[in-house]
Amino acid sequence: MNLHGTMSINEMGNLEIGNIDTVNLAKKYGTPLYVFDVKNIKNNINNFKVGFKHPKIETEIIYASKAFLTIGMCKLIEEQGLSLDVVSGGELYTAKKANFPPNKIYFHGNNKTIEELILALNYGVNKIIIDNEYEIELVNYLCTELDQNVEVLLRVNPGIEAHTHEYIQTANNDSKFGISIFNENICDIISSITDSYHMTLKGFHYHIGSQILDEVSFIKGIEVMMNFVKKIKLTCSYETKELNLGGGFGVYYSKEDSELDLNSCLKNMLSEVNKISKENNITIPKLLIEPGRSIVANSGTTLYKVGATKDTFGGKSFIFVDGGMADNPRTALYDAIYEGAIANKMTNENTNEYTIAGKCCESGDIVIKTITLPKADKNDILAVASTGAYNYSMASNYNRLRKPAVVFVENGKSKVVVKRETYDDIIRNDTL
Ligand SMILES: Cc1ncc(COP(=O)(O)O)c(C=O)c1O
Ligand SMILES: N[C@@H](CCCC[NH3+])C(=O)O
Repeated sequence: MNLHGTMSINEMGNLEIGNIDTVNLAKKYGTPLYVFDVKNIKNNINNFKVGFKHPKIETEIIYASKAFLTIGMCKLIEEQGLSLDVVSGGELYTAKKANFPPNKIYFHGNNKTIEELILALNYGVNKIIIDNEYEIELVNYLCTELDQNVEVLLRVNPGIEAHTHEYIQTANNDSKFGISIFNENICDIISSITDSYHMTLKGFHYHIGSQILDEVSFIKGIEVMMNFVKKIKLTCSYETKELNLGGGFGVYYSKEDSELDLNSCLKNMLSEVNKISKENNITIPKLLIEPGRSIVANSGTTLYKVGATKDTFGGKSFIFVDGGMADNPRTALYDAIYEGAIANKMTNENTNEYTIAGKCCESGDIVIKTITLPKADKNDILAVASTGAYNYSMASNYNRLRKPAVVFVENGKSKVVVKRETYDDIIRNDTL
């Protein structure tokens, strides 16, 4: 297993994160347990701050909270000076409870409800990414009713197929997100925003997909979008002030992933915008990005306790853990590949090939399809790496399993940022 962030192996042969023995974390907080390496999150954020900087263009980094959000995470994001992208009333409410500054929140979503928009406007959110024509009407109506003004980015779809799993592509021509840049009525759509007294169209947003590991897709996105910016300047007389390039920066999950050189990717994206702007005599004063996964994925590790092991008649050796697809649905959903290790046997030789399965009543409840580990025994602590993004945020209560606790660790200290669900939490909304 690749050791990410502050991971290290101590003299007992146990895995440490943030200078804390993970075996002790499992004992103290129980399992399954999501452990977040705060120093690693801060480092990842800093890499974006360093890389996404340009002498001639203003830049802004917005954390895509769908990857992982809790009140504690909002506070960390605020403390680190990033803005926040929310996509639902629930994410927005979390931000509100954390007192996240509303003027640094960007509200996304392809079908925001009236209730969610009112929640946002009442909280003072004034940056909305509009997805479709109905939403233009709706936001205009609500802003008029509430006598509020908002800045707007129009989400457009550049029609690009990024090299990633088809479920997490977002910009092919049949994507549900945004308005196609090839839409014949694009000038009218733009005018319907610019004509509004309450909405100020700042520019456009696009996002080509998630877990993208080749820089080429990002550069291609910029070329297509800059061409669009130029076209609408000429045909619609609209000058783009802000361009939001989305997120999607891929991370290492396993040796199968060719790593994206983030710094070079960010620098090249900025210089591409600058170069095309110069060539075409256009100015884009501000660029924004909204990374999610690349800030948290490798900062999260899930700790499980090993229960039974089983050798099947067909020849497979299973390790059963006390969680599974309810806390990590990504293997079942996307064939995701994870690395793992036995946290209390880090220096033992990897001798046995296993499949890690969970405790859900479902054959597809697999966390890791194939992994070589030291011989596993009951009560071992299994660590699965890179579970920081889209694990806690996509966790379910399938089979009425309780969602695990989330713990932040840093410099030898740990704190619970989400308590483990209780059985009473599981039935809290049931009625007789
Ligand atoms: C609009 C938008 N922005 C940002 C993100 C964050 O993507 P990622 O977590 O891959 O950086 C997503 C998710 O794919 C998204 O849909
Ligand atoms: N949930 C996906 C990413 C979706 C990104 C959001 N648009 C994943 O786990 O990889």
